[in-house]
Amino acid sequence: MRAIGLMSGTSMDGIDAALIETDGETVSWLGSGLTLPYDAATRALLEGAMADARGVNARDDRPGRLAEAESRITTLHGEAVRALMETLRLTPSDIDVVGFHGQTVIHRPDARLTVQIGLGQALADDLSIPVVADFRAADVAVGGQGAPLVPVFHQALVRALELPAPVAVLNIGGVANVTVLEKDADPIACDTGPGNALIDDFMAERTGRPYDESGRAAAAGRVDEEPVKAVLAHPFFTAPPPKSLDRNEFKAFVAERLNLSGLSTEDGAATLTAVTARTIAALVPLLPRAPQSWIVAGGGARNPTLLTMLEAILGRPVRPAEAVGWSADALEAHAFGFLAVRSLRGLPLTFPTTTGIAAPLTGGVRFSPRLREM
Ligand SMILES: Nc1ncnc2c1ncn2[C@@H]1O[C@H](COP(=O)(O)OP(=O)(O)OP(=O)(O)O)[C@@H](O)[C@H]1O
Ligand SMILES: CC(=O)N[C@H]1[C@@H]2OC[C@@H](O2)[C@@H](O)[C@@H]1O[C@H](C)C(=O)O
Repeated sequence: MRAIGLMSGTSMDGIDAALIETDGETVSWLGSGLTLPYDAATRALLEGAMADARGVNARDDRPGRLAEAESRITTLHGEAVRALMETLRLTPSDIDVVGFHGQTVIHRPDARLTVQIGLGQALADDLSIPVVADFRAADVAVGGQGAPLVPVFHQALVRALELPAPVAVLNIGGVANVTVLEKDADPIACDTGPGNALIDDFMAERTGRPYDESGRAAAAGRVDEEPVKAVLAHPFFTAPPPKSLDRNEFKAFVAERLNLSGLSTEDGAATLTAVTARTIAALVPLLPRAPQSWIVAGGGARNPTLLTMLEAILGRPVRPAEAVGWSADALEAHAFGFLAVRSLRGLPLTFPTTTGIAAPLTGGVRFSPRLREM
């Protein structure tokens, strides 16, 4: 099938869209992708919606700015798909399915609650293409973590590579997550801790720019090791996988331990970057075997300071996704195209080793386009 995957991640920087050809088990082609950045007003609306989501108790609640944000991002996802189809000279009849992740506004699997806003039916009608959405709901409903979902996709891609096992695929988005693969065993996976979210929030506050471009501020700063150790003392980092996180889970805890207000912009960026690197590495002792190969994707792959710290702690080279023929920017979008096809075929998306459920489980909700009245 030919699918377009859509991801609007926890960094809230924009929508990634990418084309993929797959049967949901193997990947025959990773096609082009694009990013439709959110403008400042949409970002502000999403930040407001996330704040209002703290009051959500049921999946369908849309208090405050959530309803407006949901409608806005649905329209923008339609624009992203159209832009990608235009670039590739494709029409809706060339696409079998769109995988629509939506925007996570709250993730509390302990309370069996995870909400990705996005109107699947409206997007299917808008594009005249079937849409699969709500990928996390089924897993969380039976007590799973609901995240990460990409491991089964990483597994399909890594099968085609010849790298020393175990192979770890690391995604550094707002939150960081890792998939560890060895032979045909189910992938071991979890969120490891903050990815770029804390660095982004700190940089935005200090400089007005949303991230530490190429890790330059961190490269000029000094890491304060003691408070980093205090952050690592949080029980999340010694809990075995599977485990998942809400974007803002560690914001208050880390701010308290690091006393950021007393640090220069450079030292603060360096220390937060070390928190990301060390919390990723903290997974290794919790695994059956240390990964021999590391592949990194997500926006954090564009931060050389973070990658250098990671290589130093892991003692292994960390390859960017591009080095194995994938795209660091489009990988999650490709994943949701792949997962949409798996969902249509009723194949499992999550496993006991990825989200903690009792048995492999499919997921996603299908929306067929309704015929427009003439
Ligand atoms: N050139 C760069 N230099 C430094 N950091 C960068 C650069 N480009 C992107 N990033 C970081 O990557 C982030 C975006 O990453 P990405 O798009 O993978 O996240 P996401 O998909 O929104 O998050 P998640 O995977 O948690 O859902 C930015 O917010 C920024 O922190
Ligand atoms: C609840 C939620 O949206 N989680 C995201 C987030 O961003 C990264 C990490 O935390 C991961 O667990 C997940 O996204 C990826 C795409 C996943 O589910 O695999």
